[in-house]
Amino acid sequence: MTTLASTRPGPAGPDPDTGQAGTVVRSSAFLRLLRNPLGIAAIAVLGAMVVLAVFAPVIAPFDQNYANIAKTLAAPDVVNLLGTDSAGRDIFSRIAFGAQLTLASALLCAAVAIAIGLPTGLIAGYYGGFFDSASNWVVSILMSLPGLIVLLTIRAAFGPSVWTAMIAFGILISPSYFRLTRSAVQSVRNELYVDAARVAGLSDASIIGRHVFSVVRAPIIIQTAAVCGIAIAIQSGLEFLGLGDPSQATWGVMLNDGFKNVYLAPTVLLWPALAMGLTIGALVLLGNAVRDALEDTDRVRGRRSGATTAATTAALGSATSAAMGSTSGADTAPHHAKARPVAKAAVPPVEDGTEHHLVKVTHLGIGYPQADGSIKKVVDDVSFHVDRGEVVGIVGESGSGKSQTAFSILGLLPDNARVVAGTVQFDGKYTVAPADDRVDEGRLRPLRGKRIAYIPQEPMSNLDPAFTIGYQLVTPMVRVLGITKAEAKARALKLLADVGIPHPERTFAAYPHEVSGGMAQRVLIAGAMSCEPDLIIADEPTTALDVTVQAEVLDLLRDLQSRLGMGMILVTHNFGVVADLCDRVVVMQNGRLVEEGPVRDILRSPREGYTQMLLASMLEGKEPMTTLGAQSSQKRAEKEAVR
Ligand SMILES: Nc1ncnc2c1ncn2[C@@H]1O[C@H](COP(=O)(O)OP(=O)(O)OP(=O)(O)O)[C@@H](O)[C@H]1O
Repeated sequence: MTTLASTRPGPAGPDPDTGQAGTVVRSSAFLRLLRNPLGIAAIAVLGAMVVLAVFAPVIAPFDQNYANIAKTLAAPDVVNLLGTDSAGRDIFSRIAFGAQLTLASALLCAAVAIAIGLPTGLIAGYYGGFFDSASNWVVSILMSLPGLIVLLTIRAAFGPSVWTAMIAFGILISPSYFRLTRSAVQSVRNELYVDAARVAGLSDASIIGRHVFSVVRAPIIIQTAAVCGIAIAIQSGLEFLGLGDPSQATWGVMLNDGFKNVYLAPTVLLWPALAMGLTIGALVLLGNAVRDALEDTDRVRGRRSGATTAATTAALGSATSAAMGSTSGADTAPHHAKARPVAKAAVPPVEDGTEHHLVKVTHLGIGYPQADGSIKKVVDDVSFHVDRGEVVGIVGESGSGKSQTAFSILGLLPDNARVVAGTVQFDGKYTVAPADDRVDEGRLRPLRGKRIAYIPQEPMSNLDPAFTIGYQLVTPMVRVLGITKAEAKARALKLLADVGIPHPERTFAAYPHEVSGGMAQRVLIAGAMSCEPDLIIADEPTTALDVTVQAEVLDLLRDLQSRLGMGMILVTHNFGVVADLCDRVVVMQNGRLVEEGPVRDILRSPREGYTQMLLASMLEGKEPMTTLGAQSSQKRAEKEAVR
């Protein structure tokens, strides 16, 4: 069951800590379920059935197969509370023992279906590619099989075992879990917070386990309630047709006996039908109540609700349709050196004689294959470098290839992107080697979140709405830096204070929707700083923020960068930000490098017409750039003083 924090009234007015106005009331999904009368009724019925099944040997007055031939089809009395069947067996005892077998076999069916459908759906949805195509083929074949005929064939081949039948039915119904999981995963796999988790250094398994699995968890619970009900109905249907094992007391076998004697003793049919009807009805109601409880919760959670709610709503439907259809930082962070020896060994060295920079991009070309077989270049022959303690701005209009260049350093290019030329080196080692046609994820993974950090453009989209801010700061630190949770929490609180958050404890416990955009960006900056990286890549870090907050965030970045002596790549379309923060600037247009040099030189005397145009558009109606030059000198003097 998905549970959130207990009921917690939020601030009534604007929160001085979070900057967020309004009232936030959060209550647990489980409490919501308990407030729903139908939910309580369903839980009560199912609880009674489970108690009956578990304690059958104690509760039942007779053995399930004890027959009193002298008392067949007897009416209820004090000895046989629900009467006897055609063989003189006690109906109440058989209902109780039947509950054991019926419920356990339904759970077996759901377990088999989950064991097959959930992991395959997660992998197919997250990775796509060949596995996705192949598993879709298998699923289509499974769904096209006539379920009842398959079950009859299995019964003929393996005998009337209810277990075999339910394992087979579990396999037949597993496509419903596969499809549900796959579509839910596809809806979140391109979310920015999944990219952010990747950049923070989390492995694919951790990302799937935390950010992706949390989306499918609720629909899977709902689907399982529906599948159990369907399994009971199918199993009882087979037994009702006389295809069950008559030596085992199940509700289906009892239905069969009751039907044969319906005119002589109608109650013999009534009791197992009632037990079955109540159980299936309770499972359906429980599924609906869980969905309602989670939809309320999702409304509080915000953006994530789309994926979860859609998947949640799809859960019952897909289960039913499946059944119907067929059945280094050694210099700057010495205390991390121990935690990241692998990072250094994983990247191949560059050739001798190569000039050493923190980042060196050489004649880089990035392209995307087109339908006609050609490759469209979006980055073409771009070369620049970044040294420690230096801020390099990449500036250009929208679509000029700034982000693609930054992503090729981070290893965040889409799957279909191709490196068509050039290399990238990080701290003297290739991350894109001369022969590579893709950015090698394996070489970047040990560096991201340890030596290379990323500050994204849209702070809110880069935080997972399902987890608290504290959790999202602590988890990568525990995983990537190998420190304990307590150490990570202490460090997270200090980082939150360092980035200017007034009440770190409150923000640590808050969910992303409870903080303002400016606060969220500070949280992401804190996360990026947590590993004291050698290189920070900030992709338009202030674009999504309002003007006053932009200035604060830029101040913060400038302060942290000069204090920690990191290299920084700042992607921006704003020359004002470049003038304010950068030492050198790379100007890009249509994927090509137009001009590169010290900020002061480029601002004072831009050589290229495109740079002049960009500057002119920025300075329209404003003070001339002499102020910028002075500002830049002052910044440089401050930096020198710090060093
Ligand atoms: N997945 C993709 N497939 C094909 N082309 C792409 C893909 N991603 C980006 N591009 C193209 O690459 C070019 C450069 O995009 P990029 O995102 O680097 O621009 P940008 O300068 O960062 O712009 P913005 O400031 O708007 O983010 C654009 O023409 C874009 O259409």
